[in-house]
Amino acid sequence: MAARKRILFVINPISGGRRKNAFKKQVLAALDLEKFDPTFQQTTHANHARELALDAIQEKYDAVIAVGGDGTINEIGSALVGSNVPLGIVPEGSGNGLALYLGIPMNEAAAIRRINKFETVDVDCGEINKHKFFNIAGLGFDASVSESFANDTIRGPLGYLKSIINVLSKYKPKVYKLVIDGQEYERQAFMISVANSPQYGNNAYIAPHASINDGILDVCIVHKFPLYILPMMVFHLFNRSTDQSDYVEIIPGKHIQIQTDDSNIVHIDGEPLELSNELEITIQSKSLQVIC
Ligand SMILES: Nc1ncnc2c1ncn2[C@@H]1O[C@H](COP(=O)(O)OP(=O)(O)OP(=O)(O)O)[C@@H](O)[C@H]1O
Repeated sequence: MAARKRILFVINPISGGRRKNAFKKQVLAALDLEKFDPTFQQTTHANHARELALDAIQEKYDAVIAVGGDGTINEIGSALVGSNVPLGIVPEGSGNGLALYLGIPMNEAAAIRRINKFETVDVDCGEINKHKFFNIAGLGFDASVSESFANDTIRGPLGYLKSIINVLSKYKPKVYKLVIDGQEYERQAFMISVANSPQYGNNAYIAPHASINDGILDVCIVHKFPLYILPMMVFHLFNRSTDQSDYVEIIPGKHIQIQTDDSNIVHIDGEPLELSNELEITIQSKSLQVIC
């Protein structure tokens, strides 16, 4: 009989605002224990999931499963890129953008059962000033929302809604200079999202035609727009039709430079980070294996 595959479940206890006390029991019921030997670790601090995934590579685990949202996936995926150890996902986040795109079930037991097939897909990895991202990185309005969300105690979709309303009331668009594959642009923008996958999470599609394994990033520039247009913008986001809005410009590229007047709060897969006013963004094609 072949040896069982050793898989590490990394559980983020705060993601999605959901308790995960019964998670281990659920895995023992849904995972094929003849094929897999599960181990469980709970994160105790930000970036802990990355440390655990790096250890798992050394300890020759066969897969590391992110039990959390896009931030947890980012930490684990950043460690696993180029390692041949696949990432699995049990979606337990607030937005779950990557899992929704990959068609991973939102139901916990169904997502665990999906791991039994152990089928993988190779996905691209974006890099912004050397920080890896798998879903979407952005600056402007969405980065300010992620900063507000990270500082709030409410998680889940309601937490995002509260942050959007907070930020919207005081937000001012900025001027950005961009170079996308050698072509220069200057734009006054409400926000700029650099999308590897089409959606932020919660089925809000900023880049409806983005593909996670085409070696290309979609630079979505949302221009300054009058407030009365907001309901239309929201409609486009959830109708997968932002590319049809007069206020959205989507430019594909592989090498992107973005410059602003002052330092930037950016979000990387939904987590805020302060970076310099000069951003350099590249893509490593098909560099992470994801179980889906
Ligand atoms: N024990 C912990 N205490 C506090 N923060 C933690 C802990 N473990 C992980 N984190 C941090 O929690 C943050 C949020 O996690 P994650 O993104 O997975 O959930 P989410 O924000 O609710 O979901 P989504 O990204 O899908 O919207 C991550 O940035 C991670 O670093």
